[in-house]
Amino acid sequence: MWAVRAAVRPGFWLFRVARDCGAPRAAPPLSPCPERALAAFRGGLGCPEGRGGGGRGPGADGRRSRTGGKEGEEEPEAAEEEEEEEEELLRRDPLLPAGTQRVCLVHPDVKCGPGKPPGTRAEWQVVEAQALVHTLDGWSVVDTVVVPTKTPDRKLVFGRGTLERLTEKIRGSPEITAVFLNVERMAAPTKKELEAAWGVQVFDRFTVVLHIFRCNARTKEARLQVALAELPLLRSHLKNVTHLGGRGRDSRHIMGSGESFMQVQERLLKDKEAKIRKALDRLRRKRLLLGQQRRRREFPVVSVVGYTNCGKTTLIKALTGDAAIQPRDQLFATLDVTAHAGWLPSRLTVIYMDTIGFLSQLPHSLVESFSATLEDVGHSDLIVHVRDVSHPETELQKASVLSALRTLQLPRPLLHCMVEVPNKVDLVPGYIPTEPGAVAVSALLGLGLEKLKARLEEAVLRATGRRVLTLRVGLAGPQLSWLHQEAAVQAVDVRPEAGVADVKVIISDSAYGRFRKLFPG
Ligand SMILES: Nc1nc2c(ncn2[C@@H]2O[C@H](COP(=O)(O)OP(=O)(O)OP(=O)(O)O)[C@@H](O)[C@H]2O)c(=O)[nH]1
Ligand SMILES: [Mg+2]
Repeated sequence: MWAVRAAVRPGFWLFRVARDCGAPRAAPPLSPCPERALAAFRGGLGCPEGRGGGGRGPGADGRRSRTGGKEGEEEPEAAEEEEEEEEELLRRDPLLPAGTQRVCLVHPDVKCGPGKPPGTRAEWQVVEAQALVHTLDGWSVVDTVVVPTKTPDRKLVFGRGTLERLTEKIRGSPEITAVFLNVERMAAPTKKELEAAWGVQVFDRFTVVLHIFRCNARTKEARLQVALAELPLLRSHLKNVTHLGGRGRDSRHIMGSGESFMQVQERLLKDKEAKIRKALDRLRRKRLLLGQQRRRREFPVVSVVGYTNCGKTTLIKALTGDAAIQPRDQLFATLDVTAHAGWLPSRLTVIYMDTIGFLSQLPHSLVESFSATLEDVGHSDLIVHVRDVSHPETELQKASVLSALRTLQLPRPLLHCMVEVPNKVDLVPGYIPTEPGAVAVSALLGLGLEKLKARLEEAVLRATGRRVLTLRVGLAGPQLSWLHQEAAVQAVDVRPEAGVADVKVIISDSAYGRFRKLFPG
């Protein structure tokens, strides 16, 4: 377990979004059918592979399209072809060597100038880099070297003298099997020269982060997004290929095509990019359709966002009692959106979306390729911002997340009504939140959860135009069971002598309109 976690640089972020198909947990009495709340996700879009269909087909009540299939559903043959094409796009060479690696972490510490990361300190950047390495199976950091530098982006990153000292150190340490150079991207010639000098493989953040993403992306959409983010890496490798089977990069007439090797490779990459974008677009349309179905069902959706490792998954587990949720002490533990049903104090069912972002020198292409999934956050009714207040750079993390959220152009009320949840207060004795409306919790120990649920209920009711009403219904009629189906029944006060009951419900404006229409008077 890390003593501290990721350092942040404002302006860099990434959200993860995945849909889980897990069954709902035991509901409290009088709960308004949580099965229906999750039905929208089950068998539907973006279910992680192996857990319910890998993203094919709409929700249970999808409308029929003109072709006779359900809305958003393709013909079986076309669907099969698409599936094959998507799998083909996902077939790739490994990014990092398999098996145990003992890594020397080399951190260029930029003291000043444009390359200096704002706000954060070298020690936290090193801690984050170590955390990244430890996230990889079988990898460990055996040595860490912090090297002051002015311009980490020049060809060999370091000055001649520093490079010589590093070479001596790495060459003289046989236990070192790889070097993690903590720069965002390393040009291919730099990698080649450093590897030649040091005699071991050298990796940058982009490659390591991409590898972690590859391992953790479970839905087809997330996997394709990672594949899209990898394209710049493939392009930069391409630029440095000068020979293939003895042909120079500019040799003409490969296979009689009149194209050079470079041109053929570039065309293939372009085709690949177009196919990935098309497949992503297909999946996105399905996801949006599912979102519409979800909204038709009128279960409030609460998006839980925050810096990586702040405890989002742990909090959702605590709020829903979902035993299947497995929080992990890792960066990028989840890259997919998962949906989980929970209940607020009034027994109102809500869907919690485990959707979060990461930051800190993330390559732009990674950020960009994942931004589509953030649409889900924009369609939620409430955003909960979880914070790890035990982290030394918690304020910087908060600023980073807020700045990322602002760039999403979310509806103003959604941003304005965001609920802040300072988490891990068990590690900060005497912590008192400073932000108005914030509710401090320890998701791990279950502290502050009842207060948080009450706060969420109040915010959800306000955000979704629901109200608490007491309605008088006849005991002989269908009103009471209708209310159980369509609203959150809180209390039923039966008056047998009058043959009526006073029913306290939380009901949406539209459901109340339907109730009045169905049962006038
Ligand atoms: N002490 C303490 N640890 C916590 C608390 N909440 C979460 N953790 C720990 O923090 C680590 C990360 O928790 P997660 O819930 O996986 O965090 P996350 O934000 O979902 O992380 P990513 O999905 O990787 O972004 C785990 O080891 C949790 O046990 C808390 O309230 N107190
Ligand atoms: Mg998580």
